Amino acid sequence: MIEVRDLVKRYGDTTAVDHLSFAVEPGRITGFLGPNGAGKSTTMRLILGLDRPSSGSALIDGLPYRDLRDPLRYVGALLEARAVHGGRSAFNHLLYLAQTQGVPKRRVSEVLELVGLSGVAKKRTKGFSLGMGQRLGIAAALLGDPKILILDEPVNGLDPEGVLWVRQLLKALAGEGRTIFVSSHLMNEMAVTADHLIVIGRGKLQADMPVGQFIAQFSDTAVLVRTPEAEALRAAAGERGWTVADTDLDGALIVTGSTAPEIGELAAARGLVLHELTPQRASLEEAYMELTRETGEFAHRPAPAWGGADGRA
Ligand SMILES: Nc1ncnc2c1ncn2[C@@H]1O[C@H](COP(=O)(O)OP(=O)(O)OP(=O)(O)O)[C@@H](O)[C@H]1O
Repeated sequence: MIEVRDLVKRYGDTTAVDHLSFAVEPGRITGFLGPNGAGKSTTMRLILGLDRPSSGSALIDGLPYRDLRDPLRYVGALLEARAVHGGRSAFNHLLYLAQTQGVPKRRVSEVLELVGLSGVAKKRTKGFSLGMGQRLGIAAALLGDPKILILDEPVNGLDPEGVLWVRQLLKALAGEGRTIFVSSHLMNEMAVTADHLIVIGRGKLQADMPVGQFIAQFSDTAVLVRTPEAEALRAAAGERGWTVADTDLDGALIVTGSTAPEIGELAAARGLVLHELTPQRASLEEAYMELTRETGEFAHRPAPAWGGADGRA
């Protein structure tokens, strides 16, 4: 388990991490979301002991990273800035890492197989695509067979097949009881990958909850209603303080501020006929945009600046 307690990191006048507290539990995928500059990479670096906190602590199973007995076999990490010696082959790169970590040589072939790079194991990494580089980085993180994985934007630059592959790999690793902590700009990807979400904005905790609860809590519930008595329904909803909007969907209405059962009960009480009553599932992306609209360092930028469905920030 990873425990972050009242963590603060200042760089001069900038507070990159601002009294952050959360826990990352084993056996599930915890997504780490936040707009550009929110402090995700800094938090991950602090957990990994690559930077010193200004105050507070980041503990792994109760210990700071530097006090772990066998840290590289305990925690595997993929950070955004990867240093791969371009002249080396994928195999030799991993072999070098394995040797410095006391990991047996056979594990190199195993992780290459696991990430689908066996066929190019002898090729120099200089010629690798971004996606292949990401796979190699994930292979390196898995070398020590760690029980905790910390991955900063692992699907950045991957094609849809690669994104799906990472998702399946992370689910399998979490299913084995490992602790998976993964940052991403891909909100919709997190919706189908993560079990739990930690959302930060300007270094502060915004949300720490299961994905489903996040969507329910941070998005307006909207219900699509079809009725031949639109005006009567509009008036009744108005009395309750609900908002009714027209759509271009063949006379259907969208009611917000209420739920489908409440609207159904109101219609029954007033004797109004309904032809359709359909809750609209808000996407994680909408919920996330709603929550972080005010807190992003670049909140004034249009939404695509945070990365769209194609994964490019
Ligand atoms: N070494 C550093 N020196 C000075 N400021 C820094 C340093 N590292 C990070 N920052 C600042 O701290 C803040 C948080 O940055 P961080 O990279 O942790 O955010 P992030 O959420 O990972 O963003 P992104 O999604 O863009 O990678 C930013 O304002 C950044 O400019």
